[in-house]
Order: sequence, then C-alpha cells, then structure tokens
Amino acid sequence: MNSEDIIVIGKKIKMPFSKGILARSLTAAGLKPSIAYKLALEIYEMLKKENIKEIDKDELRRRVYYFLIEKNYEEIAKRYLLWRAILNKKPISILIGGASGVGTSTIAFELASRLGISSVIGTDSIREVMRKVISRELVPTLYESSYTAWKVLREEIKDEEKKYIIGFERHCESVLVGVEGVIDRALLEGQSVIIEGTHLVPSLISNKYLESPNVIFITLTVSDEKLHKMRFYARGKVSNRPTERYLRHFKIIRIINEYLVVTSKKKGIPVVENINISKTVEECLNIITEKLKRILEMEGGRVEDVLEESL
Ligand SMILES: Nc1ncnc2c1ncn2[C@@H]1O[C@H](COP(=O)(O)OP(=O)(O)O)[C@@H](O)[C@H]1O
Ligand SMILES: O=C(O)[C@@H](COP(=O)(O)O)OP(=O)(O)O
Repeated sequence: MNSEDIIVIGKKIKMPFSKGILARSLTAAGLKPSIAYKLALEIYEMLKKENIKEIDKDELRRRVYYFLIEKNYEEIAKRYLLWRAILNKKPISILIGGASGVGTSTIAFELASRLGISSVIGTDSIREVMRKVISRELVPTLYESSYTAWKVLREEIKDEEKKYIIGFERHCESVLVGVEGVIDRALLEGQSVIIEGTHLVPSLISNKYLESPNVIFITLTVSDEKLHKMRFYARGKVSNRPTERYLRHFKIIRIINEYLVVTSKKKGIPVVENINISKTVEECLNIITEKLKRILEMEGGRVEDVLEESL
C-alpha cells in the first residue's frame, strides 16, 4: 500500500480506497458510469481534504449516502444503501441462465463488478468437476456439449426437437447437482455468489432453490437469430472457442434458447433480452432490487428501517 492511500477498513480486510470500486457500486445504484466516476473522485478528494488516513467501511457507506443526498441524488442514495445493507446482511445467489452465446458470462461479470460480488462461477466449470466424479459409461451425455448430448442418448426418440431437448436435459441434470452444491455452500458460508451458464434449467432445479428468498434466477435470451449468431463470431475472435462448432449446431442452440424461455416463463422466472449490455445489466439490477425489497417486506421489515439501521 502507498503511504498516500486512504485505507478502507472492512470486517475482514483492509484495502486502499478505490475510486473504481466505489464508481461501480454507484453505477449499480443507477448512475451513469461517467457521473459515477466523477462523484467517486469528488468523494475521494473530500476525504483527502479532511486529511482522513483510515476509514471504516460503515462510515464510508454513510459518507457516500449523505454525499449523494447533498447532490440531490436521493433515489440513487437509497438504492446504494439498500444494496450495501442487504449484501452485508444476507448472502444471495444470483443465477444467470440462457442458451450458449446469449451472454450469460458477460452479464454475470458485469453484475458481479457492480454489486461487489467476488465470486462468479460458470456452469461449464462445474461440469468439468462433475466429469471427474461421474464416468462417461454412467452418464455419457455429461461428456457432450449441451447441444450435442442427444447424440449419445440410449433410447431412440423419433421427434427431432424432443430428442434435442431430452439430450440437453440429461446433460444438465448432473451439472445441476454440482450447482446446487455450490449454492448450499455459499449460503452456509454467508457468501454471495453469481452462477452463470446454459445448464441452469428452471424445470430441473429443485423448488427448494427456486423458492428460496436468497436465490434470484434470471434467464437471458436473444430473440433475434442473426444477432445471436453474430455473438459467436465475436466470441471466436477473443477466445479459443471455435465459432464454426457453434454455428454448425446453431439450430439446436436456438431450440434450447426457446425451451429455456418458455420454461422460465412457466416457472415465473424473469426473462431478459440481452441486446445492449448496459440496458441488460440495468434490467437485471432492477429485477434483483425489486426481489430484495419484496423479501424484506415479507420478513416484516421495511425498506426505510433497513436504511435507517445501516446509517
Ligand atoms: N449485450 C451484448 N452486446 C454485444 N455483445 C455481447 C453482449 N452480450 C454478450 N456479448 C458478446 O457475445 C459473445 C458471447 O457472450 P458470452 O457471455 O460468452 O455468452 P455465454 O456465456 O452465454 O455463452 C461474447 O463475445 C460477448 O462479449
Ligand atoms: O455445452 C455448451 O453449450 C457450452 C456451454 O458454454 P457457454 O457457451 O454457455 O459458455 O459448452 P461447450 O461444450 O461448447 O464448451
């Protein structure tokens, strides 16, 4: 740490004041990134002017809240505080599902950065772990991709679409065992986590998780086929996942996309169109905030009380 730094003291760690981290949480509360960064800089300069060398996280949160009120950002201030208060009080697991290529990892990382959640887990990593514990002989579909699992089904299914969907579901079933384990562990440890990927099938996740106040599930989609296809070209340029493979199976990926949208709607899971990254993130943040407010109210608390408590 630099001797010039202002040190922020949290419950577990100390770290230098970061304008970037503060700006991101202000953006999550609804400020435009450019304004958020400008205000984060002003807050930093205000603390410097007061010659503050160390500041407690709770105190920093209070200072930011009153600073926003003073600047006439009352709604933003409330949202900022609500988020910090809730994430401090209860661990939440956010699930971002959607067919391959619709943008689950991109949006999950954006949300994590705005909400200050440090743990983002892809279901394809969980799938790798499950492959180590379940043999190919036992569950051959696990060793395929979501869109090729139908090829190793043991039974013969005449209806093409049905075959793709059953293959997809068999592929996801064992991955979901791992997903549920990750959620259990995170809740037990009091940590918030974001889990993202195509394996988050609403009809296969136990109701225990779907109904849990600590679990928030959102499905992403790209309704426009052409736009969805273009995403694989974009991804192919920056990763070593061959565009060609996804384009070859594009028809099946679209069937999976449609299936996830329909089952999500049936289960009351919000479906968000991912066209523009910032709009998608904003919509997800609205869904998450509304759900958290409802939970608070269900528990007999009032948003105002939580705000007051954390000031
Ligand atoms: N809203 C968006 N606008 C433009 N490009 C996007 C958007 N969301 C994702 N992308 C891009 O599309 C590609 C696929 O997204 P990715 O997050 O890897 O998908 P998934 O994890 O769902 O398979 C990536 O190159 C990503 O940067
Ligand atoms: O099975 C699948 O659909 C994708 C999931 O990953 P995302 O495209 O969702 O990141 O993995 P693959 O086997 O192609 O490496």
